[in-house]
Amino acid sequence: MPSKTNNGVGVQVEDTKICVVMVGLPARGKSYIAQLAQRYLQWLSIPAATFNVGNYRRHDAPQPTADFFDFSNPEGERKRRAAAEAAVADMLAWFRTGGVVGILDATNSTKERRKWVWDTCTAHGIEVLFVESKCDDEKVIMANIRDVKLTSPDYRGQDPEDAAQDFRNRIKHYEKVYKTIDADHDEDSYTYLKLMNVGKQVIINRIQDYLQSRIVYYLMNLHIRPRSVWLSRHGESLYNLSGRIGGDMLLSPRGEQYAKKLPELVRESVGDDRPLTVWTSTLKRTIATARFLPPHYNQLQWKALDELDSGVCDGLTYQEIKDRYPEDFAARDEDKYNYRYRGGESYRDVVIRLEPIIMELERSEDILIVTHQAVLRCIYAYFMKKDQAKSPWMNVPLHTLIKLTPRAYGTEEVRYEAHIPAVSTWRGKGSTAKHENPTPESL
Ligand SMILES: O=P(O)(O)OC[C@H]1O[C@@](CO)(OP(=O)(O)O)[C@@H](O)[C@@H]1O
Repeated sequence: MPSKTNNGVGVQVEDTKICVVMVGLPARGKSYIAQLAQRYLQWLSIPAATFNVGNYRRHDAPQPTADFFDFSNPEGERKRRAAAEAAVADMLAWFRTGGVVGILDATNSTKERRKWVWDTCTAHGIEVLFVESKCDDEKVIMANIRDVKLTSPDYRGQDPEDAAQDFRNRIKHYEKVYKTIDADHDEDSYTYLKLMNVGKQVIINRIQDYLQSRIVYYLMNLHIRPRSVWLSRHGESLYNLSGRIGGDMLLSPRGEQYAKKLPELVRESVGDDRPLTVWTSTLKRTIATARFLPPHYNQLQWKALDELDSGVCDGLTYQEIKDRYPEDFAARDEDKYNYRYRGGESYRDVVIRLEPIIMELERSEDILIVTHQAVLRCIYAYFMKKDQAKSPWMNVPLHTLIKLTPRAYGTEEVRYEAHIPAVSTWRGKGSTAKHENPTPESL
């Protein structure tokens, strides 16, 4: 049985089980949306998994041509039905092991199929949330076809032009039977979210509970316009130099050099003509680091971006913490993600307070965030799908600008080093060294 935990969204989620059922024609970004929803939920420590019916179908029909998807082809129809049944059976088994949000990634394009999924799930006490992605933007559809054609195992080893043509034919078969979720008649009782051209228009029907509304709110904030997120720690601080944690110190002379160099690094990475919004924490070291950036960049300070609050340990070195609070020091090393400083925070707490930041980031265009080691680890873990237990041990060097660009199948990363020396603030398990070289696994 899953333990009683408050899973980040502030609710006891172990009694809730939701099947998010994707709906829509091929090449409408369903898998992309499914992948983002799963990433968001897992970041909040909510057990989530995606069941892609295409993967099940490939066991039986690895590289079918478009006529396999002709709904008047009985053999194709039978195999596709069997694949859906196998995916749903695995999903139900996964729910029994403590799963909370299962995402059924398939076209689910007919009313019959949706009714079958709804009946099956509700018979097992699982709530159903349909998420339909509609898209009439030819550019987006073409980009999706290109992505699918290039990356799908269905077309591996085939001529790209032939693959694209076959995929278009496959879409035509689906178009013949596809029915949008019908709000006026028999599907009115369903819980659903319809996304038109991801982010342009949404329709919501009968959202029932808090977790459903969190998922819907997240999906409503997504957009697919090209953009990047830049992350930087503040320049080296006086506390970084002396190996002290927390505090609200100003920059060291080398930290000042980084602040002066940052506009050049940003220009090199962003270019001159892209409008950029800069977010800092409310602490002096991030504000000082961002102060030489061009005045036409809008700057905003967020309390939510302040460094992890180390409570009674604020201002101490790791050696002092070990001397004064040996049990706490050991407990933190044992489970760094969950350990909460006396009178302060844990990494898990930081993730919870960062949720509005993530939501705002998803809605936004280009953003540069100047923040702190722990906060940056949490934001980075969201974009790069890092395991939460490992993320607090990641090395995030000072004086380095990180550019993250969301793509259809993951996030691309580029790092720009300022080549201004700084101490390392990374610390390995058990160590109390003031400055330590990161191990290769932490990089
Ligand atoms: O979780 P650990 O690894 O202790 O890292 C967080 C620490 O990083 C530090 C530097 O050691 O952050 P910061 O970037 O704000 O200087 C501390 O202030 C903070 O407590």
